[in-house]
Amino acid sequence: MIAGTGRLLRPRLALLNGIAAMAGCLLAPEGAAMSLIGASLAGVTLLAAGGSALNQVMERDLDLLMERTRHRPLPTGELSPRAATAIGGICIVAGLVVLAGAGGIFPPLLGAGALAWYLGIYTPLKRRTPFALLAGAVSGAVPPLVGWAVTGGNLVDFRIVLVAGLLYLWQIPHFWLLQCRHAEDYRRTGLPLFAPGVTAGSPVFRVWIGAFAAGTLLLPLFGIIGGGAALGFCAFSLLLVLLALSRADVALFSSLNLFPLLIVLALYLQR
Ligand code: HEM
Ligand SMILES: CC(C)=CCC/C(C)=C/CC/C(C)=C/COP(=O)(O)OP(=O)(O)O
Repeated sequence: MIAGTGRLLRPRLALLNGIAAMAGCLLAPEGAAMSLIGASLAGVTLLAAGGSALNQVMERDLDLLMERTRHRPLPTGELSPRAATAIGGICIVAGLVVLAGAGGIFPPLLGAGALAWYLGIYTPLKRRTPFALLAGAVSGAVPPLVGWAVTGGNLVDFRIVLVAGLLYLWQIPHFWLLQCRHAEDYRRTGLPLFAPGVTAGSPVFRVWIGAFAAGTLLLPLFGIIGGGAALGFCAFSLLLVLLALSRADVALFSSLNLFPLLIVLALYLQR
């Protein structure tokens, strides 16, 4: 039951969404109390975990078809759809309460909207159109907005728009690399895939990584990330481009996954 619940909630994916929310908190110009940072981390992690659980309830038929997902607790029968829905619901309610306690009504509204988009738009669209990915990335770009909203920040501030925009850009190659790794799996499901033939060596992939790497340089350029961290970001951008050019897909996927963590570290160290 415990192991099944772990696979249902996808803690690594949920936690990285929580870390992305921390970035939004740490971006606040007047700084943020550790209690707000912790609440953003916990609240969004709980929401993302709950979203993963409900997504797996909705996709249990597809998960049964893929080697990557057939060991999840619903295809294996470890958890019933009712139990998984209850676990997901509890996580979501807990996440909303944590965010409301820290930042009032707006952060949980943002988080609930992102979840509604993920479960109500992205998940059903996955079966119908290859462009679902472009829709899904909207929900994945919201976590920093939630952290920013917890500090009372105005969402039209260019700093948070840049960070959320970079997270949007980041998700496409993040998924393309997974799509390459699990190509046979996805073919078996018959899901319409966004640019299915794209590999790390494809021109469009390299252009996308180049655009993302160039976009990350705007963080030091606009003084959002300064000092030694700025140099670190420039090195990270160069690393992504070099890994893409050398077709080091596994290293590129792991490096890409560091992006939200690097932003949080850079912002935390310059507090
Ligand atoms: C359109 C948006 C996204 C799509 C389609 C997507 C897709 C995926 C898929 C299919 C996996 C493999 C999961 C598994 O096999 O259990 C995955 C893993 C992961 N994703 Fe994403 N993801 C998206 C957005 C995000 C966001 C916004 C974050 C965090 C900020 C994130 C962080 C991760 C992490 C940390 C993993 C786990 C990698 C591992 O366990 O090795 N993803 N993603
Ligand atoms: C503020 C907040 C909570 C925002 C929502 C963050 C969130 C849940 C992002 C989801 C990212 C995503 C599309 C994951 C893959 O789902 P998938 O169904 O493609 O993955 P799968 O094939 O492994 O099931």
